[in-house]
Amino acid sequence: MAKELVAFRNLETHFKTSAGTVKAVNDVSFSIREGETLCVVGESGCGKSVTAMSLMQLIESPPGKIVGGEIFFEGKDLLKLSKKDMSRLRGKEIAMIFQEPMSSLNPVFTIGKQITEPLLYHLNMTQKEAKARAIELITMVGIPRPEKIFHSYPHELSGGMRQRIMIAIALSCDPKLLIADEPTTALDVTIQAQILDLMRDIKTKRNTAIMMITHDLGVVAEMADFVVVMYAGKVIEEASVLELFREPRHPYTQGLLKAKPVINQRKERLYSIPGQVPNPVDLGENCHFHDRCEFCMEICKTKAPPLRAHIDGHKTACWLYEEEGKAQ
Ligand SMILES: Nc1ncnc2c1ncn2[C@@H]1O[C@H](COP(=O)(O)OP(=O)(O)OP(=O)(O)O)[C@@H](O)[C@H]1O
Repeated sequence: MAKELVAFRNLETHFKTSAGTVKAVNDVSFSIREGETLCVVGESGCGKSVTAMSLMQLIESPPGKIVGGEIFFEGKDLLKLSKKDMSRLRGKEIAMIFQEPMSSLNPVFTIGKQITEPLLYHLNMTQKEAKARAIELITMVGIPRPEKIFHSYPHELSGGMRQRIMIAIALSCDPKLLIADEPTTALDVTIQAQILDLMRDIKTKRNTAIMMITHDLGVVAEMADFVVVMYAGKVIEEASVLELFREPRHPYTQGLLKAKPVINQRKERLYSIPGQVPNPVDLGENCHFHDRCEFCMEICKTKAPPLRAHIDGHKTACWLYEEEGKAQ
């Protein structure tokens, strides 16, 4: 089995708001291995992006703060690094691409300037070396006429091309981990498929680990080796992709899978999980899914279930699989 690259251990990231404390990430632990694609999946607001931003240490503070836990990268606790060491790591060892490439690209600089910047900063290349490498990177992400693109501005490119450029920038220093936060959500379906193909290709050729944030189970099925399901700031299930689709155990995961359309199966109405994600302010110490769960028991209303492996490598946080729950 590949070596562990990233480990979140009991991470807690909170936001202080006028309405109260939002425990956006509430005691989250999971690992990412070298060369693995791990998908973090869950409905909007469940804490996927805040987990990734905590790893990058880009949480806006105030109102946000990492109040507990550790985040290890190659055995080093990132939360103990100085600002300077962290900024050396960011963009070099760990890179990130976002949903909307236009908001990450600077409209006033050429594509060339933006691709060469990390090469000059992190790898101390000369301008000439950086340009040659940038042309290579633009070609690698499948854009024709790289010389012309090098001198273009972001607004001159299509959405799909801009996302390819973001991937080129993210890969410029050959990072060990690429974080992709909903990288295809803003793109149309054909372009989405091309970007996913490109990411799969990168993973195979460079052995880059990918932490992919998505709410789309189609993307999970296509991309993931391993899946972490989050709900209201907690990990409620984690398993290999095959295991998760074969035997989803948490009622929330089962609901997510039921909500996915399947080719060749006509349904009158697509299933949606009844109810809503709870108000994130001042959540209690119970199972946050209890009031949407058809199997809810008394214990679920008062006590949070532990996240535990009942089958090898497949963890679930649900009282249905615990002795205390079975007794009810
Ligand atoms: N700056 C902030 N101030 C207050 N609350 C915040 C802030 N940023 C995030 N949150 C809260 O943290 C929780 C988790 O948000 P997060 O963006 O991680 O969710 P997500 O699962 O990535 O959802 P999405 O798919 O919509 O991006 C949400 O309840 C959100 O409102």
